[in-house]
Parts: sequence; C-alpha cells; structure tokens
Amino acid sequence: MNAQRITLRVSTPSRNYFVHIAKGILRDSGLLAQQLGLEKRIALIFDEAVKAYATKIVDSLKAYGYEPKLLAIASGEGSKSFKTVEMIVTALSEMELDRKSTIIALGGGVLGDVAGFAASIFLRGISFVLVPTTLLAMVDSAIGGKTGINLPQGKNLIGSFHQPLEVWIDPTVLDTLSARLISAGMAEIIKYGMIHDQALLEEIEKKDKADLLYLIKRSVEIKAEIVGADEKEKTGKRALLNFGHTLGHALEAANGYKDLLHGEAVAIGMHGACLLSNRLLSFPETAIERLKKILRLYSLPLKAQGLSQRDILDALKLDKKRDRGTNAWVLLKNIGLPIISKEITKEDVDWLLKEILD
Ligand SMILES: NC(=O)c1ccc[n+]([C@@H]2O[C@H](COP(=O)([O-])OP(=O)(O)OC[C@H]3O[C@@H](n4cnc5c(N)ncnc54)[C@H](O)[C@@H]3O)[C@@H](O)[C@H]2O)c1
Ligand SMILES: O=C(O)C(=O)C[C@@H](O)[C@H](O)[C@H](O)COP(=O)(O)O
Ligand SMILES: [Zn+2]
Repeated sequence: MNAQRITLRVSTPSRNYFVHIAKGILRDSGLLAQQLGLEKRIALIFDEAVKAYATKIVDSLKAYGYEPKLLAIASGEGSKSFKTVEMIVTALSEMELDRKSTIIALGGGVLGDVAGFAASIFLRGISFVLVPTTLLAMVDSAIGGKTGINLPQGKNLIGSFHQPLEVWIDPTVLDTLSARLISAGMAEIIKYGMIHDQALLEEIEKKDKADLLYLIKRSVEIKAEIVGADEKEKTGKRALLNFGHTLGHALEAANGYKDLLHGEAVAIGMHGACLLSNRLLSFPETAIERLKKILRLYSLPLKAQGLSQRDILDALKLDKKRDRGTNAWVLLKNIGLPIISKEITKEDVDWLLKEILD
C-alpha cells in the first residue's frame, strides 16, 4: 500500500465516500476493491486511449481474486451519447452483472460521465468507482456525482446524480496527457480560484513552479465542500461551480462538440462572465486583467473564433438552468465573491457575444 496517500472525504446526503490520491495507486486497485468489500463481478469500463492503465488495474484486481470484464469506449466528447449508453448497458447485461456488481470507470470526464450515467440506470442503479485519468476529471468531474450525456441541442441535457463508491486518483497517469489537456484541466482549477480561493489562484500563477499535488488536493477539497453543502443544486451554492459554464456550454454545443475542449470553452466562458460582471457589477478591470494573464499563462483561449452568434443563442435557450426564459449567469462582484444573476438582458448577451466572438 502506498505510504504517501492523501485521503479526502466527500459527505453528501446520498453517500459519504473517500477520494484517495497517491502516485501509483492503480497498482493497489485489488486491495482497494477488497477493502471496499466489492463482489467478485466487476466491469472495468475504460477510455480506449488509457488501455495501458486498464491493464495495471486488471493485474492488481486479479491478484486479489477478481475477474474483471472489460469494455473499451471510444475517446472523445462524441461518446457522451445515448448510443454509448445503450452499448454499455447491453454489454453489462451480457456480462450478467447484478445489483451487487460494481463498475470501475477509468478515463477522463467523458468516460466518467457516460459510464456513471449507465451505472445510475442499469438495474435502476449499481455502484461505481471512478478512476480519473485527466487533470480535469481528477479535480472536477470525478467529484460530486453529476453524470450525463449531451444532446445535439445542448450539453449534459440528460443525466442523473449518482455518487461514486470511491475515487482513486493516480497523478502519474498525467505523464501521458498532452499539454493542451493539462491546460483544459487547469481551467476548472482557475475556476475554483476565481470563485472561492485567492491562495489557490496565487499557486496557479506560479505556472511551472506550481505544486500539482496541491492543486489537485485543494480542488477536490473545494468541490467536496460545495457539493457537500448542496448536493443536488437546490440552494444555489453548487450552481456557483457553473462559473464560465453558461457561455462555455453554449459554445461547445454551437461547435458541435468538436475542436473546442470543455476546459477551453470554460476559459472563454470565465472571461465572458468577468466582462459581464464588469459591465453590470463593477467587477474591477484589474481582476479581468489578472484572469486574462492567467489564461494566457496556460495557453487557454479568451475568445471564440468562427462560431455563429445564432447557434450560441439557440444553445443558450436550451440551457438546463434556464428559468422562465432567463439564463442563470454566475457573475463576480470581485474575485471570491460570486453571485447568480438571472437579470441578464438580451442586450447584455448581444454585447457579450460581440466581445467574445470578435
Ligand atoms: N460530471 C461533472 O461534474 C463534470 C465536471 C467537469 C467536466 N465534466 C465533463 O467532462 C468532460 C471533459 O473531460 P476531459 O477534459 O477529461 O475530456 P475527455 O474525457 O474527453 O479526455 C480528454 C482526452 O484525453 C484522453 N486521455 C484521458 N486520459 C489520458 C491520459 N492519462 N493520457 C493520455 N490521454 C488521456 C482521452 O482519450 C481524450 O481524448 C466534458 O464532457 C465535461 O462536460 C463533467
Ligand atoms: O459539478 C458541478 O456542479 C459543476 O458545475 C462542475 C462543472 O465543471 C461541470 O462542467 C458540470 O458538468 C456542469 O454541470 P451542469 O449541471 O451545468 O451540466
Ligand atoms: Zn466544467
């Protein structure tokens, strides 16, 4: 067992669970499964790009008497679809999984979201363990139990809340992740800094000297705190995690879920939300400049190119947080002081899109 393990707890009304962070923890999968009391029948669903990590998990599970069945899923946002869900649940049936069986989901946010959704509906819900392999999934999507798929009309329009049994984070898998995908994960960490934690923002500003383990740990802590306070987005606290996402999700949909990564869309969305915050809430110019500098530091985009204003407006109309015809925007009074505004007018949005599509 890895000595340098950090263990954090996520406490929600549905389930309390641990997030283990340790270099090389994949090699302990068998022991962790045994400690969780998992039944022998396990399905390991993995993103086809991380087959080598799936093999490590399989070897460790086998050493503890497990006989995992494997299912590879195509990489990419396109896999967050009904087609993939149908494929997964059909395979689970053919594997003869029952209600006591467990899914281990290995991959980035896409794999976790779609496998988690399948876990939440198969036999009306079976357990799953998340093993995130991208920075974004480690710091965000693996925590909090949101699962889902996209519709052509909009992001994450189908989904469920289904908390994992446990989350196993092995930071060494990031060695094979591209610089672009590390930056996409950084976008969600920057989000936590902007809405919640000045000290985290200062660590982020160190760029290459930033302590990656601290960034992961602090992000998981912040997300766990927010999700613990408002698991199912009832009070507005969890909705603050949507900073940058109202515009970001619309950009992803308008782009047909191609080319633009989720983290990149969120980066543009945060820039846009800060511009709106300045226009409507006197969010300081200096804070906008600070965010722009951070986004540039990580080669993240500030603006969207080549997208149609009409497509973005259409996607905004289908945002699931829309309330009586008005989108909910997370704006900032200042860094660390987020609010939810449902008062954004059509003129404000037209102005913003002109700024962002420029
Ligand atoms: N459920 C939530 O709370 C939540 C939170 C944030 C984002 N999301 C969702 O997460 C998705 C984005 O996640 P993502 O950025 O992880 O994208 P992703 O899952 O598409 O992974 C990005 C790419 O990295 C590859 N990859 C994964 N791990 C790798 C590794 N270790 N080495 C090399 N390549 C690797 C994948 O094959 C893929 O091509 C979006 O759909 C977004 O909506 C969900
Ligand atoms: O977990 C949350 O809550 C978040 O808002 C985290 C976001 O980073 C994430 O992209 C999430 O999937 C967005 O949720 P949605 O409800 O707006 O689809
Ligand atoms: Zn996100």
